Amino acid sequence: MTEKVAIITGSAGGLGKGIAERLTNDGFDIVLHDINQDLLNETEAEFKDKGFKVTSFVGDVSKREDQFALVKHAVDTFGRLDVFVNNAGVEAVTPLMDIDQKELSKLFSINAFGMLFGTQAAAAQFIKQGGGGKIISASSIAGHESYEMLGTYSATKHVVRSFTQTASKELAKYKINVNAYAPGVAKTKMWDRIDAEMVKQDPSLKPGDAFAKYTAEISLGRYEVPTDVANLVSFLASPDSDYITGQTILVDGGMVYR
Ligand SMILES: NC(=O)c1ccc[n+]([C@@H]2O[C@H](COP(=O)([O-])OP(=O)(O)OC[C@H]3O[C@@H](n4cnc5c(N)ncnc54)[C@H](O)[C@@H]3O)[C@@H](O)[C@H]2O)c1
Repeated sequence: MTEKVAIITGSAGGLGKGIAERLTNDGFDIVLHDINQDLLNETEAEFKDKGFKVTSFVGDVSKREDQFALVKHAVDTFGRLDVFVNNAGVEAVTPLMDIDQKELSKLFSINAFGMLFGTQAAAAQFIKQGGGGKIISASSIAGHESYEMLGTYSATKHVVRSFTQTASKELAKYKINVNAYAPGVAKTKMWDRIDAEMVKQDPSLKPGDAFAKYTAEISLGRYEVPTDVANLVSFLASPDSDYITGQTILVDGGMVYR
């Protein structure tokens, strides 16, 4: 059987690293990718020590040419592409009245335009190969429901859900499945930063309080870990999800009900 190949953007750390680790265990050859070269090198070395078949590529998802170069690197290295995970994303914590052009440009460029460019680059390769493929993107609970202080972030994660629907409809004829995962509150560097910013904005909060407030609402009684997200992405990357497309699936321990 031909080995399958997966790209995960923003996989030097956080949820992306957890997804990459799971997909290697599922038998994929992996392309790690990040804008943070040092962390990417560390993660690649760690994966190689574990015997994983892995390569890495430094790029910025907000640059369309970088996304196409990333896919080219995967094909040059492993000969094909089967799964593209649009995982990279950034946050901002700002009261609505203070949101400015700079924040909007940054978050939309990375979270929304980046997801679209990744989808285009992956789909172009899948169409060329002719055998279909899977595109899986990071939305969020904030892609289903918008939160205070997270206005720009929430808007970009709604865009991910929107492009997922459009792409699934346009690309279905090529047997390309397009879905998204919508995590809740996972303890990664992203939430460390969100908590620190929320504390800065509200003097009644101490470090850890914002994270505690959000996680207290989770029905299953604990915060999310990368494996929780990776389990869903593994399913969406597998033939078991062949009849699912255009969906943004919540994986949040019970926070947002749709
Ligand atoms: N942590 C959560 O609770 C949570 C919840 C819902 C959704 N998400 C989404 O899941 C994804 C991963 O989140 P995380 O918590 O692991 O974040 P993280 O900040 O811990 O990791 C994100 C990674 O993406 C990389 N990155 C940032 N900008 C990039 C760019 N322009 N190009 C390439 N790489 C870039 C970073 O260097 C980092 O390694 C994001 O899209 C995020 O919005 C996270």
